[in-house]
Amino acid sequence: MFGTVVVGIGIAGSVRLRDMLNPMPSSPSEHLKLVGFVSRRTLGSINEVKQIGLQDALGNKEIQAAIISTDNKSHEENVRMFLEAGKHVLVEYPMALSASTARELWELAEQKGKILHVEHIELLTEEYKQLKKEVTGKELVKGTLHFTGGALDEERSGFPAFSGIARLTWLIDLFGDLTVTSATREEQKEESYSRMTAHFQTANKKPLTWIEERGPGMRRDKKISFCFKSGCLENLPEAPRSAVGLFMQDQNLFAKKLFGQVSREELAAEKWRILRCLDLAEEIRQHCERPAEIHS
Ligand SMILES: NC(=O)C1=CN([C@@H]2O[C@H](COP(=O)(O)OP(=O)(O)OC[C@H]3O[C@@H](n4cnc5c(N)ncnc54)[C@H](O)[C@@H]3O)[C@@H](O)[C@H]2O)C=CC1
Ligand SMILES: C=CC1=C(C)/C(=C/c2[nH]c(/C=C3N=C(/C=C4\NC(=O)C(C)=C4C=C)C(C)=C\3CCC(=O)O)c(CCC(=O)O)c2C)NC1=O
Repeated sequence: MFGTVVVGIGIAGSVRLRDMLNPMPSSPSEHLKLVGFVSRRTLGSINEVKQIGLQDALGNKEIQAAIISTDNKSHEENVRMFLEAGKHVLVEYPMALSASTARELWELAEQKGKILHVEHIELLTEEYKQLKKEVTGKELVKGTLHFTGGALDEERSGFPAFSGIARLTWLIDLFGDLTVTSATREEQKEESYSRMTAHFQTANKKPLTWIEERGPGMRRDKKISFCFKSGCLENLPEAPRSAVGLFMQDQNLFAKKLFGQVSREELAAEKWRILRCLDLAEEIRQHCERPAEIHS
């Protein structure tokens, strides 16, 4: 059994609590035991699960693993504290708000001999699994991924290339390694509107564009236009929802890692993907923060 604590009880943290209380039968998640949760608010207990103080959680020998579901801004601090206390960690994406921090945390986990698992549920959706099947084996000519969503508080969520890391993860997982060719960002602070555009090249020098656009009332949506030698894909494939929730699938993966049931190769490939995406996010930020070039 791995005693587990959930930290941060918002949308994701509440689903984590629910899933921890109802593990999938005969899955490795059955061997995780919810000991309590940590919140900055005083919530008492939720479904008989008790709230515990952060320091108590860190010092509690019964707790071997922490699920960090706080705002992005607090990921770094929480991941570091729990790793240093000798606990395994599951953190929601993005694992950190800078590439250098992500590397440090990864080194810390290795030093401590603990699992550091980053949730990436965007790879677990049925529509994504179908998309991946449709893209595999095709030769890209050019492509665009355009995300829209409600306004985010950048103070709590970080720069859009980081808060939107799920979109970058799709592109890397679909098309392999990318290089950033340019990136810009338009912001209307009073309107809480932001639009970031990043241009990439694939290893075969094919152009890809990622647009991350957010504003009040904007619908959460992704539009794709991927053109291949064989034709264009203009819509995300439709796929029936899986019977197993996305966070539950992710929890099973974490539990598998705790039990050493994920191969070294898979772990290394995941680590590469996560750190590579954060490196690209960092580069995008640098491009966006660079003063506009003056052409004479
Ligand atoms: N909502 C979703 O469907 C998904 C969310 N995520 C990730 O999950 C994380 C949380 O997102 P949401 O639940 O949607 O946001 P949210 O705003 O609903 O929840 C965040 C919660 O964390 C709490 N919190 C912030 N700092 C804290 C700290 N230092 N200690 C304890 N609690 C703290 C806040 O008070 C809030 O209750 C984010 O990293 C997000 O990227 C990832 C995939 C899907
Ligand atoms: C309804 C309001 C609603 C909110 C506030 C919401 C928040 C929300 N959803 C996220 C991701 C995500 N959210 C979902 C899906 C959902 N998440 C849900 O809360 C629900 C109801 C679904 C629908 C099945 C998925 C699949 C991701 C992963 C990234 C992606 O594929 O977009 C994230 C992480 C950052 C990001 O990628 O934007 C946040 C903050 N999602 C919402 O849908």
